[in-house]
Amino acid sequence: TVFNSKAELPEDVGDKYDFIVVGGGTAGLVIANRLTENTNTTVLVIEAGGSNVNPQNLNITAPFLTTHASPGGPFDWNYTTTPQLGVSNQSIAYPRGFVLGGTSSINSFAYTRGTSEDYDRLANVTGEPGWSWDALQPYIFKHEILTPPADGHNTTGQLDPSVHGHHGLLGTSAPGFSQTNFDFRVIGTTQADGFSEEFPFRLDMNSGENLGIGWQVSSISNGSRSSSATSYFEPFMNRTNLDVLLNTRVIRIVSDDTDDEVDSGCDSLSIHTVEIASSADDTPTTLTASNELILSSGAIGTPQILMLSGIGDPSSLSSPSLNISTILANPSVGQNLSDHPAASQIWLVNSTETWEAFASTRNFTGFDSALEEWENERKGPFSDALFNQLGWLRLNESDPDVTDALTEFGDPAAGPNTAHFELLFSNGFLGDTPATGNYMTILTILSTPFSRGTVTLTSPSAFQPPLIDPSFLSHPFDLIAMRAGMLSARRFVTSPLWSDYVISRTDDADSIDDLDVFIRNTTRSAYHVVGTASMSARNESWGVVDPDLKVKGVEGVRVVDASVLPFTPSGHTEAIVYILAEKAADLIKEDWGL
Ligand SMILES: Cc1cc2nc3c(=O)[nH]c(=O)nc-3n(C[C@H](O)[C@H](O)[C@H](O)COP(=O)(O)OP(=O)(O)OC[C@H]3O[C@@H](n4cnc5c(N)ncnc54)[C@H](O)[C@@H]3O)c2cc1C
Repeated sequence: TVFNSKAELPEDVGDKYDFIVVGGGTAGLVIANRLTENTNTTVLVIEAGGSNVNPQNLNITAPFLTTHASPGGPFDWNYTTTPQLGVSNQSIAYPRGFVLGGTSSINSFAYTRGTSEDYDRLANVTGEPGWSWDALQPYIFKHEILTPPADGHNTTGQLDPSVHGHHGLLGTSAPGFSQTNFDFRVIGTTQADGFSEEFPFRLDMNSGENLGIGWQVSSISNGSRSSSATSYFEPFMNRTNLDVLLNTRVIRIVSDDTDDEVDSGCDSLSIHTVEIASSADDTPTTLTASNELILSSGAIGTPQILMLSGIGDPSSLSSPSLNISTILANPSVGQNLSDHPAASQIWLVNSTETWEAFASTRNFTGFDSALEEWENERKGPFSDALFNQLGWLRLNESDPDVTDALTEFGDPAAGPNTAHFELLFSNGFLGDTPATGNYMTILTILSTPFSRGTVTLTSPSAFQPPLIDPSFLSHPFDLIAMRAGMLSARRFVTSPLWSDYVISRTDDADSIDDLDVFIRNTTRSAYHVVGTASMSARNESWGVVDPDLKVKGVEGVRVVDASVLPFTPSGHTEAIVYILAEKAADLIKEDWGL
């Protein structure tokens, strides 16, 4: 049953469920699905946002329109960061999905798993071999179902079907709308003399190795968004043991022992109850799970709930503005935030076959006919994501700045075959379309930042946003690496394939100094925040959850979402979250004999 508000909950529901999942997002719906495969297990998912199926949903369903869905709007939590010193003191939009499916309902579809080294590092850091690439293979295959692209073309040479899942739930596909004038130039550059060494072709970046440039696989099937809501929930929503409560916020989790004193490191704290409310003025209601609470509220929501509940750094929780009693001291909660900084370079091009042909602000006929084609057949430009190709590259050690930085700070990549940065190739102006001109964008994303930030509270109310400080470009390595990535994008465009295509770069950041200023002025988030409830080894003093994802020092609560990843992967984060959640579901089932 889907309850649209707290008022719709039956009266006897207070302790009816075996498991309560806090957050019906990417990970939360995977957990809810897998646990309710056992018909004797009852699960309630509590989601702060509303349904993903509603009259406004075009922007979250038609892939091309995803940039209309966020930042801002009804499906976004509408967070902004604190002023970022490293980014010319700007506050940056920090979208998170506020809707069933969570951020998988508003994201940009890039399906990239990161490298085997990313997972092996997680296994090493946590001391749990179960998190290694090899050990996770069953979950890597279990969640995905590779589907034909929207235009049905033959994808031979664009991906390796043997590294993809074919029997899972999350539909993925190769690009479904060919960008005739653009695609061959990107791929051609990877084969061009003098370019193929620096920019090699990669047949499939989901094989555990990602270095090189190749075709994107997207979380799109049948020309539409595949989210955790469309794939893990909608087809299963009639299960009688699965309930979802929408438009309701978990405001804190509450100890089973109401007399719990300020914690002194005791490990007997037991929590099975959530307090929920539909608005700041609403009188909270409590619900209790007989088995476990699973926090899947994302890398911002999860540390916020833990801190609101008194699990965090006692000195900040007890500050006069918060006055929250600590029930478990853990200064790691909300720390170690890691995210990918991203900056675009845009070129004016000699073509009319760019996205500008379908921009709603520019060309009504183009927009309307593309929309009609998508609505009638789920085909055409609107069936596709923003990028057809992307690439993963190591920093070039012939650049003395890079060598010096690597020597001074060490290599932040998970291993020698893991990319430091990513290039995404886009057949149009990424951002607000200018009134005239045709464009292409290359987005540089730093996959291996050293900078670390925080999520902290400003208020004891769950209805006030937390303070989000990703500390972008605060570490000197990150600027040097971003600069190298931007210069790499410029070199890519010097291949002969672009000579009759590219007219000019739209910025005038020609010198290195000007480029650094440009980076600081234009860097934004790639929206891949992780780390704020990091997983660590059992005996480790830092970290929030153990390798079974149980909150350290608490009985009854696990965290299953992007917040547990101590490092950003050299990949976008949705695939790793699906993999993590599939594995977590098995850990939970095993513990409860399900
Ligand atoms: C605009 C954008 C584009 C992106 N593009 C890509 C991409 O192309 N490829 C990719 O791999 N990744 C992308 N990402 C990142 C990726 O989608 C996320 O890392 C991933 O979906 C996070 O999953 P999660 O389960 O940790 O959190 P979420 O999916 O965010 O789930 C958290 C859920 O908890 C709910 N919640 C939070 N607090 C509460 C509360 N107090 N009570 C009840 N419910 C609560 C939220 O509403 C949400 O539904 C993008 C992100 C954004 C924002």
